[in-house]
Amino acid sequence: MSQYQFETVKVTIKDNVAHVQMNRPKSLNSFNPQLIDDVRNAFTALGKDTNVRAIVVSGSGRMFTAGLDLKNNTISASKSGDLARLTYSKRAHLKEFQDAFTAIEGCSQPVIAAIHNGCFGAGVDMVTACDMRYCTKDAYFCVKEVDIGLAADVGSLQRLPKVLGNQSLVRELCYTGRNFYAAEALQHGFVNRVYDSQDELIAESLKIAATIAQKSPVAVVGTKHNLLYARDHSVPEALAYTVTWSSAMLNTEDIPKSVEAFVTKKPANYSKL
Ligand SMILES: CC/C=C\C=C\CC(=O)SCCNC(=O)CCNC(=O)[C@H](O)C(C)(C)COP(=O)(O)OP(=O)(O)OC[C@H]1O[C@@H](n2cnc3c(N)ncnc32)[C@H](O)[C@@H]1OP(=O)(O)O
Repeated sequence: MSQYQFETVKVTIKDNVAHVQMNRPKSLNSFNPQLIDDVRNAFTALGKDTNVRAIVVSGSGRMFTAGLDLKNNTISASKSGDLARLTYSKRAHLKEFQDAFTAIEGCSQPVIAAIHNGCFGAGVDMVTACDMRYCTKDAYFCVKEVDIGLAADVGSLQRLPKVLGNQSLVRELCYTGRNFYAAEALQHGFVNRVYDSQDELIAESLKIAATIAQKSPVAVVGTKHNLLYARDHSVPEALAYTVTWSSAMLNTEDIPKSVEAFVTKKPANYSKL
């Protein structure tokens, strides 16, 4: 039995690649508290699993996700207590939601989002925390929060501008809540590629993950870590950080192994981190 057992998330691992499937198809994988907890716990655990070298996340059923579970909305649910206590408990709840997606961004291995059909609200928060995005031709994205009376607060407003690099487009999407379809997402670099069907999307995403899983884990983990650092720091700061990181990681056996693989024309077999 897999060590990864969750109520609303299915995790399968094959050849060092983990596939995380959100599994609430009847409510279109909308985020209820259980799904939020399961996503956070799954990615926190997978991030520490040195047998896993790349991760694909997808949604089961007919849509990637319909966003926040509007029928089980615990964020605006009233509780008893004074204003400070109410506010404090809301803050803690919201932070747990944020942490679920930050666990994706922060997990050591690259995470690929494989999106089919709708990706609403919290789904955009989720996929902007992933390293790469691929989708089907029927996919569409919607920063829907404006339509339910809130400013997106679990990552889209912070990460979407970094992913798209186009403030004007980001603001249009966030202020209007309009659908952003696959072709436009491809044109603006929000997704890397568009596939005809969900089967093809999953197969190709797993293939990309398998390619990453065959590389040196020291190199891949270091690349993710340093790219993330560079995104949030100046070039001189990030260079200074990388020089320290690499001074340690250059001691890896993976470099001579890679050179040997090149010379002998045989694939390198890297050990786990
Ligand atoms: C608060 C801080 C943290 C995070 C905040 C995040 C904010 C957001 O995520 S905003 C986005 C919220 N989501 C939405 O506004 C989408 C609402 N859903 C729809 O508009 C439509 O359902 C649809 C996604 C466009 C799909 O439409 P359709 O194909 O016609 O299917 P339906 O019959 O409407 O839905 C099937 C089934 O799923 C249930 N469902 C759909 N969306 C949600 C949802 N977000 N939460 C809970 N349940 C949902 C829908 O009620 C149907 O259930 P039945 O039992 O069959 O009626």
